[in-house]
Amino acid sequence: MTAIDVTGARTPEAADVITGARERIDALDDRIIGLVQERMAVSAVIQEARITSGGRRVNLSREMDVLNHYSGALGKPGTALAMTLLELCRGRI
Ligand SMILES: C=C(O[C@@H]1C=C(C(=O)O)C=C[C@H]1O)C(=O)O
Repeated sequence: MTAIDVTGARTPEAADVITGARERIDALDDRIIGLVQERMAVSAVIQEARITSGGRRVNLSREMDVLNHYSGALGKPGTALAMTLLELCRGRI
């Protein structure tokens, strides 16, 4: 397959732009995945400390703050993103 086929562009110039930008997106996705994994580790520390102290894994009022933070910055899809992050960090409830 040529670069034009792979990118869906109709000209070599557009294919070059798309190929370069996709490399940046792949690098950004690697960083985002790393940040999500870091968030999961920090969240686990908090949950462990709370459970060890006799508390519950989940704290719904804090989760509302997290949801509002994401929806405030990213709109309605931000809520879905935050819910996915919360599920990754504390499992399903
Ligand atoms: C990390 C915490 O514990 C849980 C996980 C949360 C998170 O990953 O953001 C938020 C609330 C809790 O359900 C916390 O209370 O801050």
